[in-house]
Amino acid sequence: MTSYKTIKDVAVITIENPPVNALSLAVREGILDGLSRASKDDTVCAIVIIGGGRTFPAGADISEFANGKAFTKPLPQIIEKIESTQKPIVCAIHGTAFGGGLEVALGCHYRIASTRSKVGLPEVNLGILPGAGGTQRLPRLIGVWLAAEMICSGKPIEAVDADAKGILDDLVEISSLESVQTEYDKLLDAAITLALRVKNHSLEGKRVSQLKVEPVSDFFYEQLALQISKNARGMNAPLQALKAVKASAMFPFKEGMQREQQILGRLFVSSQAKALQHIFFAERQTMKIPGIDMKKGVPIKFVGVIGAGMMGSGIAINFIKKGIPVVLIDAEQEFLDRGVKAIEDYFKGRVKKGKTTRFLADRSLGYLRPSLHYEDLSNVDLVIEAVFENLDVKKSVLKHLDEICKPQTILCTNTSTLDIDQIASATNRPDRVIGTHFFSPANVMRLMENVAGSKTSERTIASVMQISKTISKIPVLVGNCFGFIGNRMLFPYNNQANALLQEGAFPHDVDKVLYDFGFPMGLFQMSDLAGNDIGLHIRKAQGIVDPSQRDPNERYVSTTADKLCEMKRFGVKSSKGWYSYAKGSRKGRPDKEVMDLIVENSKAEGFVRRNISAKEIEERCLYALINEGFKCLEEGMAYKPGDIDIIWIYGYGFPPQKGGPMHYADAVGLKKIYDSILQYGKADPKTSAWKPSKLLEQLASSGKKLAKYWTKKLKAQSNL
Ligand SMILES: CC(C)(COP(=O)(O)OP(=O)(O)OC[C@H]1O[C@@H](n2cnc3c(N)ncnc32)[C@H](O)[C@@H]1OP(=O)(O)O)[C@@H](O)C(=O)NCCC(=O)NCCSC(=O)/C=C/CCCCCCCCCCCCC(=O)O
Repeated sequence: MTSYKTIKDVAVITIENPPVNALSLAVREGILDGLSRASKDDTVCAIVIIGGGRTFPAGADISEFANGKAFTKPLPQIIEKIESTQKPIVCAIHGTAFGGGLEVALGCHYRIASTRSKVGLPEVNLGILPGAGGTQRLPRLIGVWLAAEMICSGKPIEAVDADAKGILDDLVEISSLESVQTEYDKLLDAAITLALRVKNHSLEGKRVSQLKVEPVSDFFYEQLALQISKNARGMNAPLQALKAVKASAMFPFKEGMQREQQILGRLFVSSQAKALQHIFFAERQTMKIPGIDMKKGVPIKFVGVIGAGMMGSGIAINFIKKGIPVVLIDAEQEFLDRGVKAIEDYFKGRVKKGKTTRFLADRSLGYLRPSLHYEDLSNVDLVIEAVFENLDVKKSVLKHLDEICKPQTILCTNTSTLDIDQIASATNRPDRVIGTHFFSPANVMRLMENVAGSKTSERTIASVMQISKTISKIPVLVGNCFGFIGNRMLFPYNNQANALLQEGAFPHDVDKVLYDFGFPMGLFQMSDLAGNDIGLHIRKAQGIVDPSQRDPNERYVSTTADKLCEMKRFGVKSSKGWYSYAKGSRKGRPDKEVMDLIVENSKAEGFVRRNISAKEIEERCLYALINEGFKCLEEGMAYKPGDIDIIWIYGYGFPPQKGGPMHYADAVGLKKIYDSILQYGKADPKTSAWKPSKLLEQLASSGKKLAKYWTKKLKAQSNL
């Protein structure tokens, strides 16, 4: 896990634990071993610590947090050992020196970095803090102000910025065109040169733990705490990290370290840390699907997008930003021009905000080719239609594409609910048809539900999953069912929210509970933002708006929602919906007209309104959602519980510190959820959302946890 060599009397300890050189126990042991050899060898005058391959360590090994290995030869001790070594130690950074990686660097006496590298302390995103001395050393090196900002936000910074802040001693200029090997060679060379230059220098002032911290006023901590409470609402770790940083300014290093370790210990076992670490791995597991070999994907070098509306232009941006040429098609010149302008405006905005340069923006725009002619798609590798959400329209577009595109072209349909098999049936290549459900705005939202039809081939799936990654999305493969996973689960969740209105709640009651749970906004606010006509359109397609077409055995909860649309209360875009809005504002106020309508409808539908507790609102919305998630798993529509969690966190704002609906279900207890579902179902037998999932029933009765059960099941499958 580490290697040791000497170059010009400098010992070089190279950390070799691909892919990210995480500081596992074996690595920690390797570093100790290297230090000991170098200290004992009289010919060695200085030491360099460097990461092999593409990076300096990207942190502690997160998998060791759950299995307890992190506590053997713990990282804080290793760093103490590094810092107290009598020979100068130069740390050479390339790639991403994150978390424990940066903490190791702070323990070294000198730090140099490639200009391409990044450094950061992202631990708060995992529900913990930089607990290997990061909260005590960084303020000593760059001051409380800058350190607190970095530690509490968890955001990485570029090496150039780190140098300006005083984290680094020197930069090694590496251009974007140079290979990782050249970067490594140049960096090592520079590190050895520096080590030889300082070999006889005193280490006085070079041990960061011995530096003094300039205290800052309480006002600073108060302001930062306020900012954190707003930006990271509901998250414990950032505020706790701030406490640890404050300790650095109040106590000598040793005592500060004790405070840091105490806080770390509490965070380590917290439910938030477990949830956030679950998400870290779940996000990376979405590409691992039993039976799909991702290597079978074909490269996608040329893309077509049909429809220059908001969705189509957003989709096109993702590709041109990555240098993948796009032919953007629309039937009308006016719509095409509007789409192109939206794309240009997007890049202009980025330049203005300093997020990109004019040169790079122009380069991206150079990859866009607007066209009115489908024939221009004859040579694309993949085409995504983003036309009106209507089965017949989408089928006719795919039929046309099938005739024009080369036989290998993958045809993607961007639908949020429609049946992929039916759309694919319009073509002669159903194996090359797949759903790509982008979330709006498509250039911002990272989630993508990729929907496999019954005939979609492994190669098509692998190609689309790969290209989704290339355009920086988080792709989740899902099965072909109404609403796929995200929207399918949204229906029972939304159904309960509306049912609660019938029984006695108002939109702001439901929204407050969901906001307090941790969602960025409640369901009614979300509906107003998206447009209430979308829901109506879906209900119409389901044939349930007309009372004569409804199933008499299923409770209908959307009378008020339907009437709002009749009243042209479409939401924010019409300045009124479930709430009313001041012109140009997204902040809704409860509206008497809507509240009267809700009361009137309750009466007309035979409900005697009652006070409904926050607990009931929360349970009914969330348990209905969770129950549907279990049904998605038992039907094979979702491949892993973690996939559902990722969809709900990235697509619908489920609070990450609760780990997603399926992780949350395990945390609450499946038996409790199952029993509540039975109870709510008894009181409301006409709501199919309360029919418990078989899988949930099975796990609740056997006392098992979903996560463990599923991991075992996948393991058994892969051993078959
Ligand atoms: C940006 C990345 C680094 C790379 O991104 P990318 O190229 O896209 O690659 P990924 O797909 O993300 O990752 C590739 C694979 O690597 C796995 N991975 C990544 N990072 C880690 C990691 N840190 N640990 C384990 N595994 C990791 C990932 O899962 C992928 O695996 P696979 O291919 O899917 O199988 C990006 O990866 C990234 O951002 N990584 C995470 C960065 C991060 O969050 N770092 C911080 C980690 S936490 C940390 O460092 C904490 C340090 C302080 C705590 C110290 C603990 C001490 C405990 C004991 C204290 C006891 C005291 C006792 C007192 C006394 O005695 O003294």
